[in-house]
Amino acid sequence: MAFEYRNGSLHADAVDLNQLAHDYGTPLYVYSAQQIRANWKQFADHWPQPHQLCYAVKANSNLGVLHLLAQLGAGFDIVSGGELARVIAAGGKASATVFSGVGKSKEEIAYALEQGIGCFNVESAAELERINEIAAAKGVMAPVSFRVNPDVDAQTHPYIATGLKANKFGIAMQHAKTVIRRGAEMSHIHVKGVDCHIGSQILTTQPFLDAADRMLQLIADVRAEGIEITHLDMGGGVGIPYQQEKSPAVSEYLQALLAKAAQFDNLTLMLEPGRAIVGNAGVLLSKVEYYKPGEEKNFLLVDAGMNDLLRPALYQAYHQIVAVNEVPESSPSDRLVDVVGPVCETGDFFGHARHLSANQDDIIAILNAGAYGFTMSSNYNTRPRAAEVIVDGDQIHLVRQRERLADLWKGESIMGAKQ
Ligand SMILES: Cc1ncc(COP(=O)(O)O)c(C=O)c1O
Ligand SMILES: N[C@@H](CCCC[NH3+])C(=O)O
Repeated sequence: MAFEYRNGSLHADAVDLNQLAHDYGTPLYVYSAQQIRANWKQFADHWPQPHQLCYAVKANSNLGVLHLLAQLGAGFDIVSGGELARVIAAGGKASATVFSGVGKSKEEIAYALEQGIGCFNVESAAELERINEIAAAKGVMAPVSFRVNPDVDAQTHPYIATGLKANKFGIAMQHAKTVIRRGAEMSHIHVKGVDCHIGSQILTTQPFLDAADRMLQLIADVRAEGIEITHLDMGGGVGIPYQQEKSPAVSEYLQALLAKAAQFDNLTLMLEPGRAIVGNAGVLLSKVEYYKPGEEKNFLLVDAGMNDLLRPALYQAYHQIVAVNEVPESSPSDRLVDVVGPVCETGDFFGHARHLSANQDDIIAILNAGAYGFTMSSNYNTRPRAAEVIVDGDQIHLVRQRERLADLWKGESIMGAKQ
């Protein structure tokens, strides 16, 4: 494991997290390069072509993380023109990138075509028309996959389920063939594949297999009409244990999906994992500002807030929280605290009723914060966003400087002032 206690304090690889917090300040995101490589290997070991594994950039888009994955041969899954620019800036290839998302703008489509995007994951008939028009104006062919909504219950938090009829994502299964046929007859569309993404933090293999069955049936039907579909992209969604839940063994899930796809000739299986690659590879370090006993509850006020890590506030997500100073097993804390931030919202919490041995100025670590942590952070309450560090063995790389206050109002002006 990348995060372990050694000599009385929590370490990331060989680096003492108390020392990191001291040197770089808090709140601080710390990622372990070794853990990211190990997570990637679990997937890549099963894959003939690593670039067909498209890491979901939204999970953690720091250039340092993207560069590490690009070096490992990863492809990328993006959801905006901005994410494509990040991939390119980090040394990734547009040709090994798939572009998902329900609301691609004209500018984003044009930019992706100019960069030579690997594939658009098209989410509606209207988007297909738009891509064809823009590709025609540029005199190029647009590679396209059709994101279909397979109507499968991923049994995850409703905010992160995406594969049900009621969700905005993908083309409804009942319309899929019509839209694919339309794509096949368009002058500037190159039909390549079909894809789906049924949700995130999924803890059993079955919903993926059910979705794969529906997608394979669709491929069989469409191929019978003479439309060549050469890839099936099953999206991301593999969950990780946040609270000692049992998560699917990655190899079991991969082998089951590969076996299904292997029933078809000339069909490449692609995936878009995000959380499973970076989730357990990151922690958020925060300093205790105050201990505040209350009538009903005791509070540990820390210097990170919901603007730094939104998941608990948004999804009531559970993150394990530990003191960086090791607590001897013989003297566990009997102090029960709510761990909360300084933001002016009751929803600004990281954990309720936790046993935590930490006092003023001590450093705590919020675990499993590598995915959808920094990428969902904001400047709410005019709080500069955290710094980010990648640790690799005993090497420390500051991969994002802490924001300065002046960065926060850059580009703003006072009404009437000369521009
Ligand atoms: C289209 C798409 N692909 C991949 C992912 C990555 O999902 P996860 O981080 O659960 O693997 C997401 C996010 O849920 C997504 O929307
Ligand atoms: N942001 C979510 C995952 C959803 C990703 C978007 N498709 C989370 O933190 O769990």
